Amino acid sequence: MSSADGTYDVVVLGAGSTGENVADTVVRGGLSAVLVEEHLVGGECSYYACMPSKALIRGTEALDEVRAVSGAAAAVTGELDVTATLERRDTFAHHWDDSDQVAWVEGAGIDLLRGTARLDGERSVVVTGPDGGGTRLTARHAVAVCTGSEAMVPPVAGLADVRPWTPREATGAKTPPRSLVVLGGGYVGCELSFAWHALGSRVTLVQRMPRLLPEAEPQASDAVLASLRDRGVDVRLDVDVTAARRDGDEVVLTAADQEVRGEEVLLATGRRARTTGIGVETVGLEPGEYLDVDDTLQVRGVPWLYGVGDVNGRQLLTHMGKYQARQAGAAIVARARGEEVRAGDWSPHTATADHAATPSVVFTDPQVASVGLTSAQARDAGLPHRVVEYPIGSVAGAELFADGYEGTAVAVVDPEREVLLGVTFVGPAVAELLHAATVAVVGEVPIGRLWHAVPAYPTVSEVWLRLLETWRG
Ligand SMILES: Cc1cc2nc3c(=O)[nH]c(=O)nc-3n(C[C@H](O)[C@H](O)[C@H](O)COP(=O)(O)OP(=O)(O)OC[C@H]3O[C@@H](n4cnc5c(N)ncnc54)[C@H](O)[C@@H]3O)c2cc1C
Ligand SMILES: NC(=O)c1ccc[n+]([C@@H]2O[C@H](COP(=O)([O-])OP(=O)(O)OC[C@H]3O[C@@H](n4cnc5c(N)ncnc54)[C@H](O)[C@@H]3O)[C@@H](O)[C@H]2O)c1
Repeated sequence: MSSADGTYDVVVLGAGSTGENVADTVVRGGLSAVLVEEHLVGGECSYYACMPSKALIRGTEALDEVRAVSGAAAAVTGELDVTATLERRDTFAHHWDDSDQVAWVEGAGIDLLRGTARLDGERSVVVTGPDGGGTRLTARHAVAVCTGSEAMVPPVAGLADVRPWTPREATGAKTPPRSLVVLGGGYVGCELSFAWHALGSRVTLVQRMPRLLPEAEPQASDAVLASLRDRGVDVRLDVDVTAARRDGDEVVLTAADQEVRGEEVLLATGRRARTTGIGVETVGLEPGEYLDVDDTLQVRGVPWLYGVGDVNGRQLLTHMGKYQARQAGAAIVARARGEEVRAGDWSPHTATADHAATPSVVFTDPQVASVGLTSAQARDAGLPHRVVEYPIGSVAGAELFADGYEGTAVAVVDPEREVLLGVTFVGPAVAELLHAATVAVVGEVPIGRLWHAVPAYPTVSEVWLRLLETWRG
């Protein structure tokens, strides 16, 4: 559905997983759309984040699973093949070639324009192409900004000058560094410390907070800390790095009472919105800030503008960006047709799950799989809640899965409404337990009805029954 004069129903800035899904949803709704991309179609997740990082981790996970089953463990007679693991990672990153994604975009009836886009006043976008030429695009109905986020460089003296790795370099490295200092103990810090340690690097993880994964249930932080330390990662908590410098072929980080050295240093200290240089000031917004949006992902005060995915800072996760894209796309189509947009919770046009039902998995071993509110979040929100905990390793399915299985399930229950506010599973391979919890939280399934959701024997899911029994007392 090409446009000779650059006018489309919807103009989408950024062809990451979010932008692709906004464009796809509006085209399915009968509108025309153009995607503008300055780098690789598919965005961060495909080439520099989710897929390559999980490919780095998966081999270690698979070996750990076999080594934990007496009898099968005897078949593991070698070590992880680092070269083959890195080659497998390369295939998951499509060798940083986006031709498959481009073919998908074309097949979906979406126009693609290569270049750097910036807003230029109301419903207007200027694109500077690879040859330096400019194209003006005009949107009849909506402009969706889906430009994502980038690694934040913390304000540590000298850090920007030591050529630190961002997650891009850390997921794409061609060989393991001899030693790696990981700054930050959140999702990226924990996963990539786990990955590169297993691939042969000496890893030091420096976390400013007193615990890893500070937003998670404490049981998760404790289990991931214990596992990383048992494996040989040097984890340092509560350390405030004040300066960085290069010393020969090493980077040196300095804190009040210690020094940490490594061949490379990885910044895993969070993200910032990619809203600088994209012309947001031409429509009255502040560059560098996350876009402030309502639940239909419409930018507050600018009704034709949408901010979807990482760029709004609501939930920096691929699946949540794609969910927001579907909801925003539906809202754009409805508004274009003059139909009513329902702004209430759980409507076809709102991203309600962002607030209290977001699922996520930290892919370390143990994995941390959680959805909804943690006990601390329920407390801070002033919600009535009771915490129910059960050791997953006591369930027959878990005993069969791995000898000496260690794990914990934590459920946060609203005792007045008798529904789940949140659930966290910590343990090997718990990621696949998560979706049942997501359905229970989103559906606000009453505890009384959950007793009828009978887990098959002997599966790890029997932990659900044990949680209900513990709740009943
Ligand atoms: C190491 C790492 C691992 C992760 N692992 C997971 C995981 O396992 N699961 C998960 O759910 N999430 C994971 N995430 C988060 C996930 O990568 C992001 O939430 C997701 O990529 C956001 O998608 P997006 O489309 O909003 O932004 P992006 O993927 O960043 O896409 C934005 C696109 O916009 C383009 N762009 C930017 N500015 C312009 C411009 N001016 N003009 C034209 N194009 C522009 C960019 O080139 C890019 O292609 C991980 C993140 C990191 C850093
Ligand atoms: N498996 C997944 O789904 C996955 C994996 C990776 C990233 N992500 C997404 O990407 C986002 C960004 O990940 P992230 O790990 O960069 O951010 P994060 O917010 O998860 O963690 C950053 C950590 O860095 C620490 N920190 C901040 N400044 C520091 C400093 N100066 N020195 C030492 N520590 C410091 C913080 O205490 C925090 O724990 C995540 O919030 C998540 O949404 C998801």
